[in-house]
Amino acid sequence: MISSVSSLPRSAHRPRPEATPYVDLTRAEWSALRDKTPLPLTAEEVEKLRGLGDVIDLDEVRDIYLPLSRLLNLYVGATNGLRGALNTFLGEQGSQSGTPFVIGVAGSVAVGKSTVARLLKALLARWPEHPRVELVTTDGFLLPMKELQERGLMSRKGFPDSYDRRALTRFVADIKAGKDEVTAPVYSHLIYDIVPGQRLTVRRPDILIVEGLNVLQPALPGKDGRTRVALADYFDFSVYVDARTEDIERWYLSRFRKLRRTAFQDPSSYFRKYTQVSEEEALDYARTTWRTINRPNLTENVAPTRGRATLVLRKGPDHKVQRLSLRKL
Ligand SMILES: Nc1ncnc2c1ncn2[C@@H]1O[C@H](COP(=O)(O)OP(=O)(O)O)[C@@H](O)[C@H]1O
Ligand SMILES: CC(C)(COP(=O)(O)O)[C@@H](O)C(=O)NCCC(=O)O
Repeated sequence: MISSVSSLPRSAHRPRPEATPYVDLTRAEWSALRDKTPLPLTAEEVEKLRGLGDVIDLDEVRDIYLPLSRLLNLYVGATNGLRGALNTFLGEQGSQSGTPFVIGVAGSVAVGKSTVARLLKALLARWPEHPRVELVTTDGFLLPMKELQERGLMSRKGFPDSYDRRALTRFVADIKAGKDEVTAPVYSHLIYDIVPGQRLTVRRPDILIVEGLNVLQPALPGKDGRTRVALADYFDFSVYVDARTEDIERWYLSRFRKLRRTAFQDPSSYFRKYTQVSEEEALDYARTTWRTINRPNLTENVAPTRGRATLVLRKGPDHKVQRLSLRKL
């Protein structure tokens, strides 16, 4: 006898897949897209990338970041097309040309955001359609140390409230609005503070990359129920760099060990004191910083923004990207 269940169409038996706005790709599936990527790296460019000083493996560049630069190149073209449509619609009333394409790069302290951002800058600048690529890190918008101390925020450095978020959003809004010159304060890891009197200037780039812990945070609540604009509202594309927390801690400690042998040796380094105690004592400090500042910030503030990214890069213990989730809806 044929049961009523088995007489249902085949699709009715299948469990409904969980609704997700992402398409998930393995490393192999993503890297296969490399073959469709024009502009393979030349030997000279490989050398140039080495000159960035990053330890990144060149197979990783070819398999992961080269296809990503192609995807972004397609997005830039499509976004310009949309802008053209808007300009046709608006006519004289507010149409704009030369609007930069803005990319956000988010993730924990030490997950490798700066490395990914520097690499993307170099790879994107190779495309004749968008040679002028600027990279800005959000640390320039941290409150100066004196202010952090006065507000009791020294042990919350990197948390959303340790930044001048309004100034950061205004900075990106001004660049996007096509202002000729926009400036930002500069942060120094050496002095662990904003550098007095120093500014960074951005002049009408084709692409702006904004890298930082909190770039995907939602907008602050506005006064009187008014909606505020979030930094991410200005992004045309965003990347969240993801990894297991235990791996990120290991990378944080290993970077600290390396800095102790190099940058911390500088007499003006805020961290010079850690070159004058044993490695174990110095690492105790780094472990405490991780446990009390960077890990809670990751859990409470950074990781919850992952679902807002256009692309999530999931790294394995060796920094190699293992899985990618690309927003399709
Ligand atoms: N792809 C990679 N391969 C190997 N090491 C890497 C890679 N990306 C980052 N690292 C290392 O991991 C540490 C953290 O990277 P970094 O880009 O400084 O992180 P973040 O900007 O997120 O704080 C650094 O020591 C860096 O050299
Ligand atoms: C400067 C940072 C807050 C990162 O800032 P970002 O560029 O992501 O805005 C971070 O690297 C940092 O120094 N955190 C403080 C705790 C620590 O010393 O690790």
